[in-house]
Amino acid sequence: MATELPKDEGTLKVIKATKETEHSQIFRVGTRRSILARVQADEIVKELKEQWPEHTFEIHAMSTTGDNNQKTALHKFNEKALWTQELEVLLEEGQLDLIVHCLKDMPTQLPANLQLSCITKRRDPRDALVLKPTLVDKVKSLKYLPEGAVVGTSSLRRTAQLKRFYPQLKFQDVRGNLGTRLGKLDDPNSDYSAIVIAVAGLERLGMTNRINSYLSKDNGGMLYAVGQGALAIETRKDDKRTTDLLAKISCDRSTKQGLAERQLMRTLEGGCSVPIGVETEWIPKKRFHDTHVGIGVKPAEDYDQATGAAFGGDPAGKEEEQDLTDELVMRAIVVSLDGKDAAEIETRRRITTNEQANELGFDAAKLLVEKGADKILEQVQLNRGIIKDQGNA
Ligand SMILES: NCc1[nH]cc(CCC(=O)O)c1CC(=O)O
Repeated sequence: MATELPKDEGTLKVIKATKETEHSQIFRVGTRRSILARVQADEIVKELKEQWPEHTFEIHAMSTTGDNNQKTALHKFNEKALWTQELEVLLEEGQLDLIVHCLKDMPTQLPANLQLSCITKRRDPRDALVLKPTLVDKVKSLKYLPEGAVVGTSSLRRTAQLKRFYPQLKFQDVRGNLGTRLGKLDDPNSDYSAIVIAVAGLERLGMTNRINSYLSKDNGGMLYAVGQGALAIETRKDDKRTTDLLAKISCDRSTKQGLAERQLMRTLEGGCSVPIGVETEWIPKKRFHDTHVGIGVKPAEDYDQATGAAFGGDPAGKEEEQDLTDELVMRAIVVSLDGKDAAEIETRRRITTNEQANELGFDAAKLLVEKGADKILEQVQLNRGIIKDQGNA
């Protein structure tokens, strides 16, 4: 029997076509029920609507196993599928035409008849340090936090990387949606001095004023999660009607970065619950000599990963005119859970096709393994059943 779409009126948002024509079609967009998921779906529908004003896009928001199990440590579910499975069933059945995901939360292996059809222009992929309001005036960044201060994170990746450089800090799980996490931080009675969360989520919810520091390899030694900051759209493989539609909102550069990062993860058989960090960055070759700046030192306003605009003030929206001499740089790290061992690499090359992007990710994984990443990951797998906190992201 076909799964019912949620009937709750509050979850159904219909954006009507401005003018109905005989070519006007309806597309059903699936998303999760969290505020962030809804904002993301709105963002995609807005982009689609700009390109296809004649069509109608209905947003169907539903809760998933992941949303309903905030208390259970996420790494205990072996796959990311807990965020996506229910929606995928509806997509397979044809009750939805597309699902909007955070690329970061999308499994690297998808059901056989579904595909990742589109990655839109990525936002700032970095993690942010957010301090307890009472500490903002006293503490500038992680290194000024006192011995034993508690930092809330929701992922092994974040904890492991931070332990490496800040062994004096304590790390505690902090779960729930962004609002919940911030609430726990702000609670004067909570132990948290700071939390680390994704810049992109804060941006989408209009809360960048809470960011005290942008973390990166050069600031805090923190590489981000595969796919972080990008939205991805999943469709049925055989649904040309929808994939044709999505081609117009896809970002070529973000797609290549996303594919390269996912190939890295897939090759390392990482899944979501292992400490793999990554940074990818387009380096415009011509301007390389005078504008090669680490992304960690760029203020967020100037940051434009997709177009490379951070490197020379290129106006945004020029991604179609990709300079064929541009290189894609990938930095990646695998860290042991205690932060004591790490395998790190950096590799770069000219990329013009998606296949080459995949190859870059694959080769980066091989380089990491040569540096001992496989042994670190093996140890992480062994520890999986023992540790009792932290998973996703
Ligand atoms: N795993 C949770 C999650 N999934 C996506 C985002 C927002 C950032 C993004 O879109 O990549 C977050 C919050 C966080 O990591 O702090």
